[in-house]
Amino acid sequence: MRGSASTSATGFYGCIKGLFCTNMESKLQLLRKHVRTFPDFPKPGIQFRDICPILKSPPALTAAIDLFEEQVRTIHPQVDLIVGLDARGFLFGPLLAQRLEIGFVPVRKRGKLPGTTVTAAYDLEYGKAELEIQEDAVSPAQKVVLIDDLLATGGTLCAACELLLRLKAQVLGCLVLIELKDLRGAERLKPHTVFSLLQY
Ligand SMILES: O=P(O)(O)OC[C@H]1O[C@H](OP(=O)(O)OP(=O)(O)O)[C@H](O)[C@@H]1O
Ligand SMILES: Nc1ncnc2[nH]cnc12
Repeated sequence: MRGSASTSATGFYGCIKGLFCTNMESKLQLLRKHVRTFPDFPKPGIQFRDICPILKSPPALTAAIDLFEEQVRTIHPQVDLIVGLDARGFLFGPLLAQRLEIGFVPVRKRGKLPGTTVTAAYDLEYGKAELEIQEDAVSPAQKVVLIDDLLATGGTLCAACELLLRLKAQVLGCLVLIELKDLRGAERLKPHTVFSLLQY
């Protein structure tokens, strides 16, 4: 209704929603522009999605943290901890935790963490490994959201969720920048929910 002084409630909220979506879309587009694909790395047949250009671009990195922040706020109003996965989950996790003003806990590859740890083994898209968390890093019933750069087969995030469940944490969901849909990692992670910013 061009020129009208009155705006209906639906029109007003529709407009706000439109602005929000446009903003979200532009952030997603910016992120997508900063992901490079390398065929046959580190093995023949793997299309490697490289997130390094996001780290090199302050606007793209800010867009990623903005979108993760929005996602966490829709998951639960009071998340206690962000849990990041070794190694690329460490690039986004501490920034997100700082933005949310909550703590960050690392899940590391085996043998890197001092003190008493809990360990879980898993298979990768290209290999095998073990993950560990410090036993006292998370208290029972604490509400946690996990973060990693990428979901492929889901083996890594499954192992991390298993560690958190062994510490009796409440896993509210998993965030990833990139989800490789064909590998069906999200199905493997059920009943845990995966929230991905970009899908390939
Ligand atoms: O869903 P999945 O099949 O488990 O694969 C995803 C995982 O693989 C990559 O990490 P990688 O183990 O290569 O280690 P890095 O982060 O140390 O490079 C990626 O950063 C995820 O953590
Ligand atoms: N295709 C892929 N690209 C980047 N990181 C990965 N981790 C596992 N699969 C990957």
